[in-house]
Amino acid sequence: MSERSGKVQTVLGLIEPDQLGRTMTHEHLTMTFECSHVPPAPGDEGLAAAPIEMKHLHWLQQNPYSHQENLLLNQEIEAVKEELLCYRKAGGGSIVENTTTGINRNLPVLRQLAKDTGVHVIAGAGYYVDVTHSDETRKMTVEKLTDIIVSEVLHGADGTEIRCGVIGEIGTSWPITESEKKVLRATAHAQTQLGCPVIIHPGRDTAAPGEVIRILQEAGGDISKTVMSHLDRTIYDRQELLEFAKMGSYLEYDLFGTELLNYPFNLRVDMPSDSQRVQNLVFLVREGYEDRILIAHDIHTKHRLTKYGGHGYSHILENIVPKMLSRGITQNQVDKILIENPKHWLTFK
Ligand SMILES: CC(=O)NCCS(=O)(=O)O
Repeated sequence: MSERSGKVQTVLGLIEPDQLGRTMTHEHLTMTFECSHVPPAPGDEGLAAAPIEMKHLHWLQQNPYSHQENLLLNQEIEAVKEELLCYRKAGGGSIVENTTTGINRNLPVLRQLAKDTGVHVIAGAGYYVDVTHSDETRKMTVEKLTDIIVSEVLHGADGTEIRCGVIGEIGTSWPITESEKKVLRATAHAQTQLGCPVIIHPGRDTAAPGEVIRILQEAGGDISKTVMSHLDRTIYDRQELLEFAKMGSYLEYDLFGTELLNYPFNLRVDMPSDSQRVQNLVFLVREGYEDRILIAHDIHTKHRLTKYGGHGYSHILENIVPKMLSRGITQNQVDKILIENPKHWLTFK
């Protein structure tokens, strides 16, 4: 038994699981996303370089990754602080901040935001997708990667004493690269040592989530304490979703608020609307998975902040919960999805 057993580890220290309250299990408060820049379509170069303005908002919402400045969420700390205060007023208690090495994790900023707003913030250990791995990371053995991840949880990360409370989001591409496979094995080994929660960013292919789970399983990972993120844009066929659900991970719909006609990272994907996301939740609840569902917005660009006309961190609490209730999900089931499931996932064994 470690001092973490039965507790949740936030950037301000250990707390009792019951202190979490309503929890968004996949958000970013400060990060950069330049690794995913998409060149603008011919003729759109001017829009892509223009300052963010009301008259360009629709273009920005449809082309969020083609506007360099939009990818710099780390420039919006004051706006994020205001949003977190609104999140608390709307009934929010906690946020899992999944920024890992490669997309500019900033633990001192997370700690300050937690202090200034009273929102519990749980930070992420480990590495984002292969394109962000440094040469040094690529050369590391699984043992070395395991030691680093364990240390980020036990002692603190990025030269600070601020400790991470989850491993992830661990980034994977499709196909999964050799460097990413090493990080996945290290994640499973670190989870075995720590009894901690894990969260995965799968590659953009229907087969990706299952393949990640198999790699984690083979390395001894605890799948019942692992979240598969971004199912919105990854598994759309209901039968395939049920097949994946049987593998036993948490099932996360975390792109609430994103309504995008052409998903530039995989043009075969029809990004669901929020109404369709709720339909998927209803389906999973009816199939008996209410104990495995988690939801969030995964805010990772400026345009999704209310400052820029976006939906902000309170969208689920203010707009999606009433929609869930109107579609037959009970209040008890909503509370499971927003309070009980995050609590069980985030509590160290
Ligand atoms: C920060 C992050 O990885 N967000 C996911 C974006 S994606 O389009 O769903 O891959």
